[in-house]
Amino acid sequence: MTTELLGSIEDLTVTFARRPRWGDLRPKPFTAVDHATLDLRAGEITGLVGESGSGKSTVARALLKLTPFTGDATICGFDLSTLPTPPPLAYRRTVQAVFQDPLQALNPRHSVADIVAEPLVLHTDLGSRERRDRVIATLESVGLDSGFLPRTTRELSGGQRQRVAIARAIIVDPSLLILDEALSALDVTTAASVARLLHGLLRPDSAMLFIGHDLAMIRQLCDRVHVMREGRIVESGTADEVCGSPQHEYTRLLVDSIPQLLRADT
Ligand SMILES: Nc1ncnc2c1ncn2[C@@H]1O[C@H](COP(=O)(O)OP(=O)(O)OP(=O)(O)O)[C@@H](O)[C@H]1O
Repeated sequence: MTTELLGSIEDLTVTFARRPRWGDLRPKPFTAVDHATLDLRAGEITGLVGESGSGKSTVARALLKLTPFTGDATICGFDLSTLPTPPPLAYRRTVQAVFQDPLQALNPRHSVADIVAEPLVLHTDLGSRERRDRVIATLESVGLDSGFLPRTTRELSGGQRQRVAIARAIIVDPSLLILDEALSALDVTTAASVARLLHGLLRPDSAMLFIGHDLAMIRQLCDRVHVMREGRIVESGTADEVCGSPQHEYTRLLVDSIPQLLRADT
C-alpha cells in the first residue's frame, strides 16, 4: 500500500561548534546530524531510535526550526530551507511537539484548562464557550475528564501530565506530531497506555514522528523505523523488518538488548 508523503527530509545536516577538550580556545565543528534522509507518511507513525547522543532530538529541533541545518526538508508543503525563523503561525500550527519533561514545557502555575486552550487562543478565533467545549472534548480524547480543568500540572501524575501535553499539542489538529522521548519518563504500564492512546489519535491525513531509545516500544507503536547512530541513519524499514531481521550490526545490538518476550513475533 502506498501512502501520501507528508514530509520529505533529505541530507539533513546539523553542525555545532564545540570545544573538543577543556582549555581549547577554538571551537571545532561537530556534526550532530549527518545527511539524515527520512520520509514521513500520512496515517503512519515513524520511529527514530538510537542511543543517547545519536542526534535524534537534533533532528526534531531542526524540523521545528529551533536549530539551523543544511539539506532539504519539506513538511506538509512548507519548505523549511526558505521558512523564516521563528516560523510563521501556520507552520507552528501544522507541526506540534511533545517532549520528555512536561513539567518544563507546561507552565506549572496555569490550570489544565488554560494550558490546553492556549494553542486555540493563538491559532483560532474561537470564542471562550467554544474553546471550553473543545478543551473538554480533547481532554476526553486523551482519557481525562473535565474534573482536571482547574488543576495545575503540579497536581498531576507523570502520565496525566503527558496526556495534558498531548491534548495541548493535538487540539489544533496538527498534521505532524513530533514526540521526542515523550514516554521515556513514564513507567512501563503508563507508557504502554499512552502509546495506545497515541495510536488511536493518529488520523489518516496526519503523521507522527516518535523519537525514543526503546526499540520494543518503537516496534509496538511505529509503522516505519529509522535507526540513528552518531548522527547517521544506519538502517531504515518497516518496524517488522528492522526489528525482525535487522541488517546493520548496530541495530542487531539494539534488538539483542530487548528482552526475549518482547522480541517474539506476536
Ligand atoms: N546546542 C548544542 N551545541 C553543541 N552540541 C550539541 C548541541 N545540542 C546537541 N549537541 C550534541 O549533539 C549530539 C546529539 O544530541 P541529541 O540531543 O540530538 O541526541 P539524542 O539522540 O536526542 O540523545 P538523547 O537520547 O540523550 O536525548 C550530542 O553529542 C550532543 O551533545
